[in-house]
Amino acid sequence: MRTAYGVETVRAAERELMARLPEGALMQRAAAGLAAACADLLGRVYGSRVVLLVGSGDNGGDALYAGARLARRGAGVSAVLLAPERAHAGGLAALRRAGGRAVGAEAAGELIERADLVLDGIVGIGGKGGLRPEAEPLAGAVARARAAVVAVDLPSGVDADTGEVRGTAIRADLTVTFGTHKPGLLIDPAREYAGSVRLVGIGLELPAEPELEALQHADVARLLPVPAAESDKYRRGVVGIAAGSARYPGAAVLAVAGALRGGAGAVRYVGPAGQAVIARFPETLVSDRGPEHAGRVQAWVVGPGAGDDAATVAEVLAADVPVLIDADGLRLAEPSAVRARRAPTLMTPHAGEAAALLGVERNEVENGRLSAVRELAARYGAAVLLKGSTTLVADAGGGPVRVNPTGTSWLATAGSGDVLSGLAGSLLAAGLSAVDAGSAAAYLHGLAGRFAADGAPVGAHDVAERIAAAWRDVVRG
Ligand SMILES: NC(=O)C1=CN([C@@H]2O[C@H](COP(=O)(O)OP(=O)(O)OC[C@H]3O[C@@H](n4cnc5c(N)ncnc54)[C@H](OP(=O)(O)O)[C@@H]3O)[C@@H](O)[C@H]2O)[C@@H](O)CC1
Ligand SMILES: [K+]
Repeated sequence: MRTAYGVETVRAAERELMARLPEGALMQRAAAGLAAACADLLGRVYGSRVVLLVGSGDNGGDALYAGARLARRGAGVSAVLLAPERAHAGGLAALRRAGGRAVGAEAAGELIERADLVLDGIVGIGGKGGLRPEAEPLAGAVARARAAVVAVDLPSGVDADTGEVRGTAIRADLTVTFGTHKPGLLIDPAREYAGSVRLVGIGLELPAEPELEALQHADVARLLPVPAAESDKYRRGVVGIAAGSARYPGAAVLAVAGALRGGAGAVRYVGPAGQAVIARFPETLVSDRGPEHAGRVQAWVVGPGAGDDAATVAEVLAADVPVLIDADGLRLAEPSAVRARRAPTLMTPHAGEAAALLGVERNEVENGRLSAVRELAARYGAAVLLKGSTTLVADAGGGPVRVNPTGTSWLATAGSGDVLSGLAGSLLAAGLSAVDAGSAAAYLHGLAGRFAADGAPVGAHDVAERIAAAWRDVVRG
């Protein structure tokens, strides 16, 4: 499991550790890891041209000490000081002793243009809001340069706790972060600014419960259901799909396609698209009666392509088994009926649907994904999976939010969400908790999307067909 901790937690752990260590020891650990990552990136340090962008805090201090280490190995190092009188004094002295030099911001443009490597030490976890006006031109110069860009701890200008980017921020090829990942490094839009991320341990002792966690292959492998020898289809779980309409039969077919690959023992379909479903997937148990009379079901998926069928949504919500609500179902579900449920509920909106549920603009959700998913989970008393560039899953009762690391932009294709809801519903029927079902499904779905796309556009059915390959990949490790 990869974890991320917020700024307040990092600060507390830092204070605790600093009290036990000689002054400056933590910064030296950070700078040593940073310099090593820069050296790896450069390949040959001797003779390379390195530019440090140095703000007024300890983030700039890290850059200066790392610059000193590179200068001692023969790099030509220039530090651009944004606030010369407030630059980290010890770091600056170390750089000068090592043969590096410091210049004012006016010299930055030309230096950056000729640099092999730029270190962004403008601001780290002490940053508030986007970059300040005096730092903005540097971001422009960095974006135009051919140099590799390494962000110190975080790309300057992104919000460490939420992943929000207000205004200009530095775009890095690599972010070297200290002690722990910060939530912003794993959540879009900030994640895109970070490039690849390298974690340098500095000995922080962090609490057991992180802010954010990202499942890895081994975590998902542990969650996936494995049928025992004596399992019959009912023990493996039956998932009910109440989806599709005369107008949108495809949503039903795709949700069933996802459900069939999710480990449930059987898939039961209820709704007006039965013929289309059975033609494509003859193994489906099709019923033309409502959910209540459809027979035994261990979890329901309701909503994909449901049009305006509010009665079916209400009927499913009244069932005392786990329910996944997606697409039209999100609009049709009575909030009070969702809150009143005792069995687990998983809601799976994309940003537009989440915005409608919260009564805000879509870009507010896209720019503040973490707070949006938490807010929805709290309001509905349900687990919420917020789809998108970085899919997030929050539990009804708070706790760490799961962030999916396998997403790919190729998944932004019509019907892909229907496949995901079928898959997650199937895992719910197999007995996973709402958060585990949602995050394991997002993981497999993302991986299947990558396998299917392999660098080219894909349709939702291609993704469904590669779920088995993703499952195998996860289980085989
Ligand atoms: N935690 C750890 O364990 C360790 C932490 N370490 C390092 O310390 C870093 C944190 O250092 P920090 O606390 O000094 O804050 P930092 O990020 O340098 O920024 C504060 C300065 O930036 C300014 N500023 C603010 N917003 C701005 C903006 N939008 N645009 C431009 N400027 C802005 C602000 O100015 P002021 O408001 O004072 O005018 C203030 O002077 C951390 O990220 C890591 O790199 C490692 O060395 C070792 C272990
Ligand atoms: K930075």
